[in-house]
This record gives sequence, structure tokens and C-alpha cells, in this order.
Amino acid sequence: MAFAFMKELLVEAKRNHYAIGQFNINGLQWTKAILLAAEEERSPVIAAASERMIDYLGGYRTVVSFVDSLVNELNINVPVVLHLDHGRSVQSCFKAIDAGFSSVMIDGSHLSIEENIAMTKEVSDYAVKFGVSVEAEVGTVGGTEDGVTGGVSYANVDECERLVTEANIDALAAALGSVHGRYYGEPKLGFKEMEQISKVTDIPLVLHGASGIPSHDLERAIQLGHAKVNINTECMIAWSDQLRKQLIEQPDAFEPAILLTPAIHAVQEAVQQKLKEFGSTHKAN
Ligand SMILES: O=C(O)C[C@@H](O)[C@H](O)C(=O)COP(=O)(O)O
Ligand SMILES: [Zn+2]
Repeated sequence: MAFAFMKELLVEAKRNHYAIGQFNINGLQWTKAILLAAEEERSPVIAAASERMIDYLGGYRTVVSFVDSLVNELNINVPVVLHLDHGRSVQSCFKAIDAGFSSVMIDGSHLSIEENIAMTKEVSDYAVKFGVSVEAEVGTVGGTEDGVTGGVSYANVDECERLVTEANIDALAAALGSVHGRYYGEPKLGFKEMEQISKVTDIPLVLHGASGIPSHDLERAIQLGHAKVNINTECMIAWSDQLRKQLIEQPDAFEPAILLTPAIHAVQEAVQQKLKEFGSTHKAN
């Protein structure tokens, strides 16, 4: 098994002003769509399992096995990172690392900065022994997470600096106005704060809640230091719209492969479109 190291990919992306896409895994066929899209675009890719989805997906080791098998069976030659998204505890990150994930996010953004740093440091001290990359978060991305809906709270510059220097992380998710799920109205990203945080921390930034952000804002965020951009909602909308269409157009169909294949193709198309937007196409060579 050889999942790629996220840190190296992000540093290279930041230096050359493009971003690596993180796409969330919602099943085996979904993973196939992500991998085929990346291979088609010759782009590095981050396949991510959110901790909230781990049981649904069959557990950490199951995720590692099926992503690894698909990479081999489909002859995927572009770099593929397997990432734990929104890890909720130190123990979950350890489990992901032990199972073979090559990158983890420890999300202590709801805690005090002291608690967030302590928790993140525990994860990075362990991760470094295995060459696993670590992402951490400051501030609050708006929207719904684990059934809890909350508003946006901007990342504080000093807290970002402290988390980076004291917890030795590889990528920083600094919440600056983005929202998980659908946007109702125009996204208002804090570009001034983004520039400041990028300068002060000097590490690759991660944009959560990137579905629905217009291309020109995404482009600006990438130019200001975002080297990882997370997409889940746009793929889920592409999938569910296509599935609804199939159910209406083929009322007598009942075979999963017949009903689901067009929906999975829609996910692949959505991922390819995003990789183009992020500028990572042909960056795997
Ligand atoms: O849905 C999840 O569990 C993962 C997302 O939170 C992911 O990290 C993300 O930021 C995707 O954003 P979205 O596509 O704009 O909802
Ligand atoms: Zn997120």
C-alpha cells in the first residue's frame, strides 16, 4: 500500500499557486469515481473519510482496504492521499493512522485554543513517527456538522500562529466565512484575514465548505495560500439529482447498477470539473 504524503503535495501546490482537491468518500463506487476522475485529469487527489462516516463505511481498516484495492485494480498512477476528515478525538486519529491512513485532521476547533493545541500536539507527535500529515482547525466553519447547525466564527490570527508553532501541524484550516453544505446567499470570505493568516503562519491553508463558492473567490483563496480545498456537497448534489432523474425515467428498474451508475458518473464529472478549477490538472506528472 502506498498512499501519498499530503504535506509534500500541499507544499508543492502552494508554491505553484494551485490546490489539491479533497473529495469525501460516500461508498465504494463513489471512491471509484474520485480515483478515475483524478487519473483522467492526471491530478493528485485527496480521498477523505469523515469520522462521522467511518461506521457507515465499515470501519477504518475497511476504508483503507477498499481504497487501496481500487487504486491497484484501476491502475491509478496519480498520487492518492487517504485522509481522515474532521477527526473528533485523539483516539480516532490514532486508529486511522494505525489502519494506514496517510493523513489526519484533528478538529479541536470547538475547544479553547489551549485544549485545541494540546489535543493537536498529541496527534502530531504520534503521526510524525509514521510520516502521516496532520491538519488542524481554528474558528468555526458555518453550516451543519454531525447534525448541529452553527454560525460562522472567524479564525483568530494569534490563535492560528500558536496552533501552527506549538502543535507542529502540516496544514491549517482557518475558518474565514465558508459554510458546510449549501449556501443560502453569497459566500462572504474574509480575504484580508486570509492574507494575514497565510503570511503569519506560512503553511498551506485548507478551505472547508468550498462547495458553492464561485470560481473567482476560489481562485483568490488559492492565490492567498489555500493549497487544499474540500468538496463534498457539490458531489452529493450531482449524485442525488441524477439518481432522482433515473428513478423517474426508469420507474420499472430495480437493479442498483442500472439506477446508480449514471449517478456515479455524475460524481466523476463533478470531481473532474473541480480539479480543473483548482488548477491541479496535469500536476501529477
Ligand atoms: O461532510 C463532511 O463530513 C465533510 C465536509 O465537512 C468537508 O470537510 C468539507 O469541508 C466539504 O464542504 P462542502 O462540500 O462545502 O459541504
Ligand atoms: Zn469540513
